[in-house]
Amino acid sequence: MKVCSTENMQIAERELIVSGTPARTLMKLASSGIAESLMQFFPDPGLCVAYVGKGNNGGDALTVLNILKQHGWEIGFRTAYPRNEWSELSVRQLAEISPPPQEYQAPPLPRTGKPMILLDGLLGIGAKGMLRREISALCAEMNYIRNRCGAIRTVAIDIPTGVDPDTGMPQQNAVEADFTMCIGAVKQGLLDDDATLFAGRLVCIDLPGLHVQALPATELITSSRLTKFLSARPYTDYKNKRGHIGVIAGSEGMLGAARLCCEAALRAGAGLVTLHVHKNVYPLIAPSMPPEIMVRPVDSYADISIRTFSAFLIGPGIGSVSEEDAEAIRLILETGTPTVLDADGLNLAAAMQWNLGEHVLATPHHGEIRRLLPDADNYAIRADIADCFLAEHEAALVYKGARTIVTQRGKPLFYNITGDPGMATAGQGDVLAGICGGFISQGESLLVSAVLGVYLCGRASEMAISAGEATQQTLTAGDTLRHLPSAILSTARLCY
Ligand SMILES: NC(=O)C1=CN([C@@H]2O[C@H](COP(=O)(O)OP(=O)(O)OC[C@H]3O[C@@H](n4cnc5c(N)ncnc54)[C@H](O)[C@@H]3O)[C@@H](O)[C@H]2O)[C@@H](O)CC1
Repeated sequence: MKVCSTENMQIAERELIVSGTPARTLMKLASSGIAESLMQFFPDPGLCVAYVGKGNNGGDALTVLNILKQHGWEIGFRTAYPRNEWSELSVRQLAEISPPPQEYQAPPLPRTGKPMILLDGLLGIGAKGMLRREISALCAEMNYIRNRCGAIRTVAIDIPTGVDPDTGMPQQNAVEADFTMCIGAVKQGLLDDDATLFAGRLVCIDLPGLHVQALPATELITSSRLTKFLSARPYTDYKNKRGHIGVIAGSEGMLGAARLCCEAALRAGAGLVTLHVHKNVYPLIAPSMPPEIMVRPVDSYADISIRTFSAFLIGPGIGSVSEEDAEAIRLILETGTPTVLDADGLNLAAAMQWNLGEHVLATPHHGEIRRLLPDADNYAIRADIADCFLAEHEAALVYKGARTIVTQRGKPLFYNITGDPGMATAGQGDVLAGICGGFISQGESLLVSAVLGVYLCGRASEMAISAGEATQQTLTAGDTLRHLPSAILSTARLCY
């Protein structure tokens, strides 16, 4: 899916309508995608209350209600406007729902034991200027309800009301959505840092036949991009063709990081995984490792036989290392073997002021990238910090955060759409580094491995939550790893 300006989206929609696709058909297409994706994230039917504005954004919301009703959902709506002020399409969509949905004259109350969705159909890309009082009041109401009941989630259609689709600037009372179902293209403002809190998880709803002029150098990581990298393996496959990853991870007090990243590399499909640990921690770590992983005790990382491996993963939980170990890591980075450098490996690179070469995939979060780039404090915008990294280092970058950015010199900024705030917990970075390393060891490029890694980690986490096997509070990195098979399947099958 493309990223575009509001103006270009409106032009593309007009062209589609002029070329013979009625606006009503577009609304039906968009709404069936929205309803389908909503049921992907909320498989158990519950109560859905649409907040309906005057325009076609409200028409979308009503059409979604009609579909959800047919799948066992209880539906209702709330509006600030009499029907004679609604768009013609919206009036028609309401008339098609039989029996008509309940119209709430007061804020809706949650139903005991059921999930509840607030569907934001107040304003779409037809929004102009400051929110009018009646719309602003309904936005505030949605936020109030969502933030006071644990079972309620807000889903915005196209854009969260009150967020500027071009600049991403949120107005006072802008809707805080957990999901934004983006129709036809993602409006560029939603990728702005200011918009992330309000837009939440982006969901891409394609409109067939839409030709929109895209923003250059900005791409989204979606399942349709990734499915080809998850295709069936040749029947004659054998483990030595699937690569051998050498892992340097874990130290006293941080043994779990080694386990998580090694297991993740294995689960991403690496043929062989060898973990190298110092002899003092070997007896502690070896018995707890999955049996498929080889654990080699070393006196120093200089003992590692570099040529054995098709890829390296260096850093999770290694703590601060001796001069000899640092020199051994520097030598590995200089061999040209593709290497994921994560966590303490990045801190080491920052302390030693190493320049990271083109065969390195660096996976910093905000604190780590600031240590790597002393100038990062001069930039307030994550995209600019990513550009600053590329100016300093040839390495590929995974800049972790609520909207993880993946990039490399000469390539666009790829924004990940998957993930859940529950991922803000220990060990998630180890799992991500392991998955990236697992794909790299099999011969995928750094960039492809990185986009696969970030998308799959996000998807696995949200699947653990939508399956009811974790919540935002309870999700652990282990849950994410356990849901990796479902995430791979859903991505291969082009889920949202
Ligand atoms: N046009 C099409 O063919 C399609 C449109 N779709 C949906 O339609 C939306 C755009 O629809 P519209 O162009 O009707 O626009 P909106 O649904 O955004 O609403 C525009 C209406 O809101 C009012 N309004 C504008 N700014 C306001 C403000 N600051 N405070 C309060 N009220 C304000 C306007 O007076 C106008 O009546 C898209 O975002 C998308 O959800 C989709 O159904 C796909 C197809």
